[in-house]
Amino acid sequence: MHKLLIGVNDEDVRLMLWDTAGQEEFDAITKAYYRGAQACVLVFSTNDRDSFEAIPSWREKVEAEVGDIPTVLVQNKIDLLDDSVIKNEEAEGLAKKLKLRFYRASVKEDLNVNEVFKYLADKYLLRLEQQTAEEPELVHTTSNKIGKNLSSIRNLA
Ligand SMILES: Nc1nc2c(ncn2[C@@H]2O[C@H](COP(=O)(O)OP(=O)(O)OP(=O)(O)O)[C@@H](O)[C@H]2O)c(=O)[nH]1
Repeated sequence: MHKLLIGVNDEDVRLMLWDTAGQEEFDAITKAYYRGAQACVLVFSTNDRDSFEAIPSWREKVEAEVGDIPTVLVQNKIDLLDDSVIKNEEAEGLAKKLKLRFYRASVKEDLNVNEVFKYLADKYLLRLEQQTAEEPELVHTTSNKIGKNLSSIRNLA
């Protein structure tokens, strides 16, 4: 588990990140990891066709387990564009089909990584504000203590 602190407007948001194994054979184990997640990063690699093909099924699995949480699609290893096995239109098409914001990133070159988490934290806080506006009786419950902690972003790659 990794921790990350980012600023959204004038709030500090603490993120806890779980990186799950992508392999289907670990399904039962990874499910336990993303249970309770409040946001999700679906990652595929520029040079790995299988990781791209697996995205829709991951999306379904996460949705079945935790519902509709803030989610993004990320194409990682964009520094390896010369070895790309995924056309730009395909990646953009998938994002459109799944109705997800799409980022191209390189963890190696620290490209767009912060942007991904900032977007998710932003979206999470916005939803939280909407929820508390709609259900003000929840404001003082314990569930809101976690409000400023985006505690379960899990990275599925
Ligand atoms: N070139 C390049 N390599 C990367 C990038 N991000 C991660 N890697 C490399 O990819 C390998 C796997 O990285 P991990 O962090 O283990 O990611 P993972 O999700 O477990 O990925 P896989 O094991 O490949 O499914 C490592 O050798 C990383 O150094 C990137 O943006 N560009």
